[in-house]
Amino acid sequence: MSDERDPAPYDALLLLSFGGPEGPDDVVPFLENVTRGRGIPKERLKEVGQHYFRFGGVSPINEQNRTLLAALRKDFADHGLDLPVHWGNRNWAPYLTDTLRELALAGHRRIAVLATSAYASYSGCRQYRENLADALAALEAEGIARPRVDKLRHYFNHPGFVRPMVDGVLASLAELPPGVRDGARLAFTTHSIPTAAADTSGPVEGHGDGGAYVRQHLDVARLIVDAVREETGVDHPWRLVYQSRSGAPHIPWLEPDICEHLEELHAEGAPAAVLVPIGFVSDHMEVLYDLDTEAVARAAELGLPVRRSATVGADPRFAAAVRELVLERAAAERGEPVRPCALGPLGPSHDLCPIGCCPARAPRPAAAGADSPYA
Ligand SMILES: CC1=C(CCC(=O)O)c2cc3nc(cc4[nH]c(cc5[nH]c(cc1n2)c(C)c5CCC(=O)O)c(CCC(=O)O)c4C)C(CCC(=O)O)=C3C
Ligand SMILES: [Fe+2]
Repeated sequence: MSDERDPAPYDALLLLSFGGPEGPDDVVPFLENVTRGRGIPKERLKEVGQHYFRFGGVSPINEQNRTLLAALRKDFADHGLDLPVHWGNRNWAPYLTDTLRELALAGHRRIAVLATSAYASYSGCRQYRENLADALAALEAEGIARPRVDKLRHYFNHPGFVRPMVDGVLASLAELPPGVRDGARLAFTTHSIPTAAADTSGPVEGHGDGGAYVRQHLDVARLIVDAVREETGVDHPWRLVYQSRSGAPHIPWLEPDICEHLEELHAEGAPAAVLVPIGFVSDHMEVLYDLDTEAVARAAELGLPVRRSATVGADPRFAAAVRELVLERAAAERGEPVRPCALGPLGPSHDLCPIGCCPARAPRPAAAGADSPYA
């Protein structure tokens, strides 16, 4: 049996996230970083800028990552896991390249990476791998020895990700008036992406028909519905729906949108609904604006009682899951047998994205996968 606290070969964990603005002056440069080369209409950008300005130009995502960082450090310390945890973002300070440079200059050679995205897709997986490749290339250009980076597997079906969301749904149901509680529909929501990106998400053999992205979300929704039924004895009708669509209108994206779905629920005479943002790790701007502001206002117009259930955030069970993911991958890299933990029929996701996994529209170097130019 391997040492339960041995992080070797890893000498650091990097928390890799999206980043968000922290004041009004940050909003436009942040949006420029996000959308560089991505062909998002100007109108959409103006609109999204307004979402941030409504909240004083501050996205909650950075503060949530600071809280998660603290929870990870505490969990590791409490469990005798001696592994420093650092944080870098794709789109805002602290930037990934800066964090990776600091780690490399401090002598770190092999770094495990946890992305704050639980599912397969270009935006949620390969784009982070491209960001890692860009950062490694930047270090190389500066003459700094490159560390090796390994991205930890997708954790959508890890109990440390699913269980806190089950508790969130139970809490939201309990907040609904007793008369409508048992009839409440569960609307699982995630970020819409172009159907072409969904169809090619995950390994090549699973491409088509929404790909790994849709299948993984459906698995999580079913796991939550089953756990809620076990707890309450009530079988809540449910559906996977989408939010935060951007891009040009003529390009098909995953549907229906949460607001359309609320209209359908109202038309069907549903008594209430719980919005369950399974696609998001924390309550960032998509949750605060697209759900808590826009969807909740739509539901109020319809007279449909709704609650929005909690995201995982810095739940101690999630922090413990991250520790398990690091130790599991460390043991696997040492060539020891591992029993990866996962709920549901899809089982544990791959450690290394295979060639053709979540392809980009225009191929670019991506680290930490079978097609990585970096060992
Ligand atoms: C799958 C997915 C996740 C979940 C996985 C993950 O977490 O990575 C996610 C997360 C996030 N998306 C975020 C913000 C934005 N996403 C945008 C645009 C886009 N997202 C896309 C997909 C996803 N996005 C896509 C296909 C686009 C179109 C352009 C493109 O193909 O790249 C835009 C541009 C404006 C707009 O069009 O909305 C913004 C501002 C924030 C930060 C929120 C905050 O500040 O609190 C977070 C966590
Ligand atoms: Fe992938």
